[in-house]
Amino acid sequence: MRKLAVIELFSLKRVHSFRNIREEEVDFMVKKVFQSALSQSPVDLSKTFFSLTASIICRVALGQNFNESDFVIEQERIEELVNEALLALGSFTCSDLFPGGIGRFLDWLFGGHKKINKVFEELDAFYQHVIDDHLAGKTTVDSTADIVALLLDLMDKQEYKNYFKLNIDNIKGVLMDIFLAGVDTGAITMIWAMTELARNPRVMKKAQEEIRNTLGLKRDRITEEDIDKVDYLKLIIKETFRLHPALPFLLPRETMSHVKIQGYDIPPKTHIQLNVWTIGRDPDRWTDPEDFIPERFTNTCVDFRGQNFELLPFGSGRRVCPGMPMAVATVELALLNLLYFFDWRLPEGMISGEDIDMGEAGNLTIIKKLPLQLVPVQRH
Ligand code: HEM
Repeated sequence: MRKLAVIELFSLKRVHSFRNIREEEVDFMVKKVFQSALSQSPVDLSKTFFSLTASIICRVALGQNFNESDFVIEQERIEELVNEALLALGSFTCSDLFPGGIGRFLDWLFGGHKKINKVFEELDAFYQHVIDDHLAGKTTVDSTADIVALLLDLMDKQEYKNYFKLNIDNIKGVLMDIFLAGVDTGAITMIWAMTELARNPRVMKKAQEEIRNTLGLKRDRITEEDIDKVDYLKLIIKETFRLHPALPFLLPRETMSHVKIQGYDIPPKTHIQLNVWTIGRDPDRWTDPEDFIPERFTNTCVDFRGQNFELLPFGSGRRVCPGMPMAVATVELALLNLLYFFDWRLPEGMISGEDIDMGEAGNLTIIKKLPLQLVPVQRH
C-alpha cells in the first residue's frame, strides 16, 4: 500500500500537477493578510497557516474547495478533528502500559478508547461522504483531479489476479494518513519559521532584502517558479527544521531482531522512539545550537531529506515522509509570499522579539503553545 501511495500519489509529477492549487490557496491567504494590513490589525498566523494547509490538503486529497462549495463539514471542524486525532494517537492508553486484560479493563473503566473512537468515527464518516460524492459523480470527473478520484480509478481498473486488492477501507486509510500527517506538520513548520524571523530581525531583514532585490518590487504575484531564485529562504527553512521538527519523535519503530548498539543489548520487539528534536540541538554536533543561524548551512551539504542523520525532520529510511516534496513546496511558497509582500511588526505590548512566548504543546506533533500574532505592514 505504501509503495502504491508513493508511486501514484506522492511522485514529483503528481506534486507538480497540484501546483495550481498551492498557488491559488497561497494567493488567497495573501489577500486575507492584505485586509489586516489595511486595518493595521494583528494576524493570527497560527490560524492562517492551519487554514492554508487544510485547504490545500482538502483540494488535493478530496477535490473539495472551501472557498467555492458548500462543504459537508466546517473547515474549522476538520482542523479540530485533526488536532484531536493527533493528540489521541500520541497519548498512551492503559492498554499501552499494561497490555492484556488489566489494561483493557482500565480503559473500559475510564473510557480510554471511547474518546479516540469518537474522533475517528467522525473522520471516517467524513471520508465516506466524500467517497460517496465521487462515486455519484458529484465532485469530479477527472480521475487525476484529486487523490480520492485517483484511488477510485485504480480500484476500478485493478485486475482480478492482483496480489493486493485495493478497497474502500484502504482508501479511507490513505486519506487518514494524508490528513493526520499533512495538515498539522506544514502549518507547524511555517508558524515556527515566522516566530523565529520575528525574534531575529537581522535574519528577517536579510531574507526580505534578498527576495525583493532578486524578484524586483513590481510583482503582484509570486509563484513556484520564483522559489529557486532565493537561496537564503531555503537556509531559513532548514534552520527551522533543525530547531522545530514537527514530529520530534518521528513515528515509533519496533526492533525485528536482537541488536547491540554502543554496548547496549536491545531485544526483538522493543518499541523505539527517535528523538530528532534533541539531535537537532546536540551541542556536540551544532555550534550555538539554541540560536537561530541559517548561515550555518551555507557551506555544508547537510540536508533534511533523510541522508544526514543530524537533521531528520522528515525521518529516514523505509518510512521517510512521502509527502516531503509537497510539504516543502507549500512551506517555501507561503513564506516567500509573506516575506515579499509584507513587513512584520510585533503586536502592541511587545517591545522586542524576545517577548514572544516560545512555549511548546502537543505530544506526537509539537506546536507553538500560544498562537503567533504579528501585524502585517504593506511593503512600499
Ligand atoms: C513540513 C511538513 C511535514 C513534515 C515535517 C513531515 C514529517 C514527517 C515525519 C517525521 C514522518 C515520519 C517519518 C519516519 O518516522 O521516518 C512523516 C510521515 C508521513 N508523512 Fe509527513 N511531514 C510533513 C508533511 C507531509 C505532507 C504534506 C503529507 C501528505 C500530503 C505527508 C504525508 C505523510 C505520510 C502519509 C506519512 C506516513 C508514512 C508511513 O506511514 O510510512 N507529510 N512525515
